[in-house]
Amino acid sequence: MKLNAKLTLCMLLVGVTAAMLVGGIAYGLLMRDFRQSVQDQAFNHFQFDVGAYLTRYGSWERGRAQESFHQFVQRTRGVLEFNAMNGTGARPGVPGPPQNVVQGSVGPQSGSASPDPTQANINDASAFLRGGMAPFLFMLTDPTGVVVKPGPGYAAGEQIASDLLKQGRPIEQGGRVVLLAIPLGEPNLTPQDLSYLAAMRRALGFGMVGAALLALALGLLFSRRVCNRVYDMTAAVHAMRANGELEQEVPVRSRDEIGELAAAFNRMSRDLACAHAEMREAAVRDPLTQLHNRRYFNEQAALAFEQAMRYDQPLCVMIADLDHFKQINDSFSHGVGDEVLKRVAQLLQQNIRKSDILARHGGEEFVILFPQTSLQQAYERCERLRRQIEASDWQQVHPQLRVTLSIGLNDALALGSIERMLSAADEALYAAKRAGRNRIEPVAA
Ligand SMILES: Nc1nc2c(ncn2[C@@H]2O[C@H](COP(=O)(O)OP(=O)(O)OP(=O)(O)O)[C@@H](O)[C@H]2O)c(=O)[nH]1
Repeated sequence: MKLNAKLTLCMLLVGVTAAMLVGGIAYGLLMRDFRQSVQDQAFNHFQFDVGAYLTRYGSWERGRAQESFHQFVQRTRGVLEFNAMNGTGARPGVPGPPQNVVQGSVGPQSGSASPDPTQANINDASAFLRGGMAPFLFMLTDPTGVVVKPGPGYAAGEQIASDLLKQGRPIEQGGRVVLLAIPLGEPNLTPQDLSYLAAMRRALGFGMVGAALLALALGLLFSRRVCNRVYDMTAAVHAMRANGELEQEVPVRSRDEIGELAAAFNRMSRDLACAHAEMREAAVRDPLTQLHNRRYFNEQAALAFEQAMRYDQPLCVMIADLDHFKQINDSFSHGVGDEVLKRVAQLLQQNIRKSDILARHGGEEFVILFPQTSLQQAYERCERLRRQIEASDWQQVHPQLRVTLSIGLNDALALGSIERMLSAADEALYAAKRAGRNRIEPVAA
């Protein structure tokens, strides 16, 4: 799999996971708070109705002997609904006590001694209208946990478990706790509640899809940015290998690790190109005289020969050999011999044109290629070189030192190759040696 696909996928996975996690937690918290809110409001109404019942009848037992709590609530419901419908109206989604289970308020028939809580709670009553559904079911116990008003699974007079008792919410009368309301089961949600929760779920779903799309877009953007920088370096490496262009420069677009890598790559590329150039130079240089060596000369001479043939231009090759060099070594030391080689190289280098190609051919032999030069012109140049070397102040090196050289010259392009021209020049050189040395022997075409 490609790097950009991996990075995009990674970002997408992280984005989707984060969105699901955050969305899930948000939905869980929302549901928890919503249920708690339903239960709290249901308890408020229930507490009010129980309070009214107790106020009406004095105690739960006396009340049950007269009228059940259920009937009490149902009897008072008509008044509450009437008042609510002519009052503030129903509030969708706001929990309230049920019509037909346990919550309610005291009606007008509740006796002259008691206050009329219905009148005092018209606004509360409006909240009771939840489509005939109980918002929440409560069981009642006395403060010690003995069931007074039973609920599913619990009979009157039964002692409830201590962990359930801990959930009990106190109902007070006259400043003391008279009963505990124990919440049972899940809240009943109205269609408005359910549609509200469905809308929340939809909103969270859209949020998650949006987050996933954003993560995908960011993933694509991010992976493109990262990969483009990696591609730059890959392309540079390919160019180094394919074209041998070791000096490559990739843009350093940032200061992060990839930017550092790009900068390090550029440094490495420069160092490599430099080292390679030095190596190449060392491979074609003679370490003693610093002249080019025979390998370099052969390459360049072959090219010059091709060019001369193609454009029908003159070309001369010269080969020179120091006279009695063995004697110089033997008489004055190899150090003196080396010094002579270096000075001759310098003299030759300083007295030819830039376009001429000079090299140490080996031992005490030097070669020069004279492009676009006639035999006559080359002869004159060689003669000047011969004289300059002979006339040089060799006493500086050793008091008895005398240095001369013999030269063979050839311009015969017709020989067909630079190698043949060189061997012809070599033959001319030996002719010059045989003829007494310190002279030039030209071989005419
Ligand atoms: N000092 C020194 N001597 C070298 C070097 N390369 C070759 N020589 C010596 O050059 C000498 C060449 O001697 P020969 O080939 O006999 O030629 P010659 O003595 O110059 O005699 P002719 O060419 O006939 O004039 C040998 O003694 C080599 O050891 C070098 O790099 N340094």
